[in-house]
Amino acid sequence: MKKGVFITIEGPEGAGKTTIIELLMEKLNSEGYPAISTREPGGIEIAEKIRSVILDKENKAMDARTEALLYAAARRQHLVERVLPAINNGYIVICDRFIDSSLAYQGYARGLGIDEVYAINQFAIEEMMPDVTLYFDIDPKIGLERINQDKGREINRLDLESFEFHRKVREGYHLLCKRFPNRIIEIDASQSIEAVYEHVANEVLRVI
Ligand SMILES: Nc1ncnc2c1ncn2[C@@H]1O[C@H](COP(=O)(O)OP(=O)(O)OP(=O)(O)O)[C@@H](O)[C@H]1O
Ligand SMILES: Cc1cn([C@H]2C[C@H](O)[C@@H](COP(=O)(O)O)O2)c(=O)[nH]c1=O
Repeated sequence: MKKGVFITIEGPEGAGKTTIIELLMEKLNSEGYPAISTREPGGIEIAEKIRSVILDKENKAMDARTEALLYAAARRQHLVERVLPAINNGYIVICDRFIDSSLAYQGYARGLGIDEVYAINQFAIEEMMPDVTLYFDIDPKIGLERINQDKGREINRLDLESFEFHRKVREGYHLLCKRFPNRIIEIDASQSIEAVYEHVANEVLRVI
């Protein structure tokens, strides 16, 4: 039986997810909440290996369905190895990306179909959907500019997709917000770090 809380953070490139998760973890830890943060694809050894295959700039020939299946495989392993044990021990789990990334990127932007990608992910996650998802909304022009200016960040295969692809990712997320209004909360990620953090912290404190 589920005891903890599963919160996912979603959004396009450069929306500020990593920055805000770090601030949020400082707050949760300092206030004594049992909480961990993790990311997808990755978070554990096997999934990090899958991540490096998916995001390798040299893998230009990767087929869209192969990509979707690799994300789902990394998700499954990360869920059983990292997320579920923490949730079952009463932890708050903050996860940078989850199923909605696959729905927006592979389902909508790649054109595989949101329902089709949902179906393969259902096999991977069974019934384990997030309790709440915070979607960081940002114009891809601003998001891509931010990551290009971030000299510490390595540019990966997905970052190099066309501007049209990144525009469709955002459109895909907007469709998901309409489809799952009870689960997904939209955050205006174009605001200052302080303003985004305040909105996010309020929503998280409300849920936990
Ligand atoms: N609200 C903000 N205003 C201006 N710059 C920001 C804001 N939030 C984050 N940044 C900066 O934008 C860059 C990308 O931020 P961050 O890595 O947190 O985004 P991300 O959503 O995790 O990106 P990705 O998913 O592409 O890895 C960093 O240089 C960060 O300092
Ligand atoms: C989980 C997931 C991720 N993606 C994409 C989104 C990003 O372009 C990269 C991950 O890089 P980040 O710096 O960690 O954000 O992968 C995807 O297309 N589908 C997914 O399911």
